[in-house]
Amino acid sequence: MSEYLIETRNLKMHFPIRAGVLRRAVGHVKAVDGVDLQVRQGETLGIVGESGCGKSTLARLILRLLEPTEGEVLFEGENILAYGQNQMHRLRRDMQIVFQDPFASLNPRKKVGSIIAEPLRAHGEPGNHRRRVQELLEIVGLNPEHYNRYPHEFSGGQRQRIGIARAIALKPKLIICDEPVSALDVSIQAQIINLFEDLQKEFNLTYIFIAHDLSVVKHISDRVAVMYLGKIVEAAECAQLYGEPRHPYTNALLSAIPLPDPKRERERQRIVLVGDVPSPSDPPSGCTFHVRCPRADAYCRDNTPSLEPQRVDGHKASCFFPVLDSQQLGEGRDNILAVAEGRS
Ligand SMILES: Nc1ncnc2c1ncn2[C@@H]1O[C@H](COP(=O)(O)OP(=O)(O)OP(=O)(O)O)[C@@H](O)[C@H]1O
Repeated sequence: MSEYLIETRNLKMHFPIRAGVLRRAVGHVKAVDGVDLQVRQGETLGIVGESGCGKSTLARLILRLLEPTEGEVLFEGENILAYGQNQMHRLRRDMQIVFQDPFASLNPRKKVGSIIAEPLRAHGEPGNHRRRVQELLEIVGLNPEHYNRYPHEFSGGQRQRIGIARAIALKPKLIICDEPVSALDVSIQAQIINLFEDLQKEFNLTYIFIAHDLSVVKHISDRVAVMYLGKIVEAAECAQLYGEPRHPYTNALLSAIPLPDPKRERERQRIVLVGDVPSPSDPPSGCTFHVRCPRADAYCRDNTPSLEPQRVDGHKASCFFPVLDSQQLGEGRDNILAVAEGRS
């Protein structure tokens, strides 16, 4: 038995870009480009990165809703890419997803009872589905009497609770939460995150929790992986990642989180990354972050520096500095970064 519930090895998804009458592949979008991650049973792994960095593609690969270009996905130690249809169908009970947009992910023409019972029907669950659905409504904090209502009769937060009830209906082992609170008001976000935490304790769930903002995953995650242009650039236990971030991109994402104390917020140094994320169809050489990195130098154009403090032949081989100070920010790079002191 593997110590991990989920593991990916060198996972890649390169979507072909087709052109011309013959629709020949003229290039590839490297949406996921060599991802290795491990998630233990009962753990929450947060995955964070800007829009387009490959988070949803990675989620779909793990659920095998997409066939990867290369690599492996292991569930309880078994490579699920080798599974046939029947094995995959059985495995689907154990792997569920909660989507970002609770407005788009629920069929507006179906009653809530029918939506939540969908997975029970699809997997031929015996017993009284109505009673089970009412129990699920109660578990997620909704009124079981609302079984016959339509999705439009619920608020955004309530609809997300319906999506969660559907996801836990088959008592899965893993739930991938793909930006489940991004579309909700901040006050509602906290309630939904609390619900995820309660359900995890009650049902020993394992989560992969995707967000574009490090503040959202901080409280729910045991570990966090930061993604940039299809790769995981840094992954660490929460305390280490938030207390001692090593990758300059993690530093930049952390500096974007507003501080509750207005005085500290005014005084702190905010790192504003200039420029857009490069196209995943033509990623930069060396470290793919170097064109936006405050610490980049010639070494980074051809190499991906380690996150451990080290030097090779007297040259920089690490982009980790314990403290990001203004002197380092002024060193050896093109004028690609703006440091806005106290500017939000
Ligand atoms: N089916 C597809 N064909 C071609 N390119 C795709 C396909 N799906 C995604 N991509 C591209 O892959 C890259 C990663 O997309 P993905 O949706 O995984 O990113 P994301 O981090 O989840 O972004 P967001 O937060 O906006 O959802 C993007 O450049 C996207 O345009």
